[in-house]
Amino acid sequence: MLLSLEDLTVQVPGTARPLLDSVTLTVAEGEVVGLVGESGSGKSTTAKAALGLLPAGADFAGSVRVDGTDVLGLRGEALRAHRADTVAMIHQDPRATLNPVRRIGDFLVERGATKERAVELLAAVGLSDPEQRVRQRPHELSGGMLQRVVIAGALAARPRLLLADEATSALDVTTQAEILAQLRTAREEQGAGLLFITHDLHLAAAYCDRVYVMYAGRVVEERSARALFTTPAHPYTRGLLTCTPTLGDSQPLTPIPGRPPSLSDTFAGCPFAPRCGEAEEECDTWLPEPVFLEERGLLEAGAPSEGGAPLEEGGMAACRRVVGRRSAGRWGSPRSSEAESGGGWAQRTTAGQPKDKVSHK
Ligand SMILES: Nc1ncnc2c1ncn2[C@@H]1O[C@H](COP(=O)(O)OP(=O)(O)OP(=O)(O)O)[C@@H](O)[C@H]1O
Repeated sequence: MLLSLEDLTVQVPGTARPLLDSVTLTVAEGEVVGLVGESGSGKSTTAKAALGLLPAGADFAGSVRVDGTDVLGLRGEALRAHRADTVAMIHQDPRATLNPVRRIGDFLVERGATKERAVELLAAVGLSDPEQRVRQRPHELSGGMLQRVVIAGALAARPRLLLADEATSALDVTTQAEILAQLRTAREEQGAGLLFITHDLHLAAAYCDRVYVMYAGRVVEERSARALFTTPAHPYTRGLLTCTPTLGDSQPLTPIPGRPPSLSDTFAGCPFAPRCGEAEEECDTWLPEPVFLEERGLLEAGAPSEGGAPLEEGGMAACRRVVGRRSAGRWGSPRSSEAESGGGWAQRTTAGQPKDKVSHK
């Protein structure tokens, strides 16, 4: 597996709950994986972990592996090489990546391209007059052109893993479509994996192979993109779909009530329960496991089939089916120790096992 986060929990001092809580996520070679959720759900923190980058002073438990290497254990030259050669991150604002006084060509050469390849890369990401562009400085190019330059820079070292953090969110739809197509081409030509972070669930469903939905630092659902769109299982996923506009859809938008929790909020049960129209009494005290429908065999156990009837028609969200199974001890975990102790992370356990906490300096 190219990228593998296993049960990653990250907490910084002074917050009541972790930034990331038991996040498990994978990206295979050549795969485009979406990561969606509202602001503050932990998407960027998840992506930065793949760079071996956690907030200063953070404690963490779990692991992050890229191509089998434990990246949170890397230091010094090995960490620098990992960030330069193996993984590349593309941010929303290209001006934050580009040095305003350096020429575009220098930016690409610094990232490992020869002068000839710098020109080729700019042509490959759809920039006209690439021979002239390499001599220009960032203020001479538009935002869309600069984002193409940043993508060319990300591809310069032929990274195995691309992390795109809202990389197209600030662009007009035409430029967005072209850049997405170029990222896909890069993935195909270089066999790279792509973690694609976006607020836009419709975009993720259209563009990605697989999608993870995050809420309050946790993964709540992971599905193939098609299944997520046709049979969204978690009430939060369905809420995201009904509050995002789509072209040609005249359905009224229904916002999810309330706001996402802050890091000072703690929960005795499901973090989404206060905003969930389907919450039951036990949701206040039980934390559902993420909905991994395909992997966990719930389809065989009676959930709607891929491409089948939407779950609303089935009358029950998958997390509630899971609720029904908890009594058999197979799903979910009681949060009593955390609730009673006021949410202290140190007391948290996963499947009854104490977490090994490591400080990241
Ligand atoms: N270094 C840090 N110290 C303290 N809190 C942090 C730090 N970095 C991130 N956070 C907090 O962690 C939470 C998750 O942040 P993150 O940036 O990962 O969310 P996100 O889903 O990417 O949000 P957005 O879509 O707005 O970028 C937020 O509440 C954020 O304020």
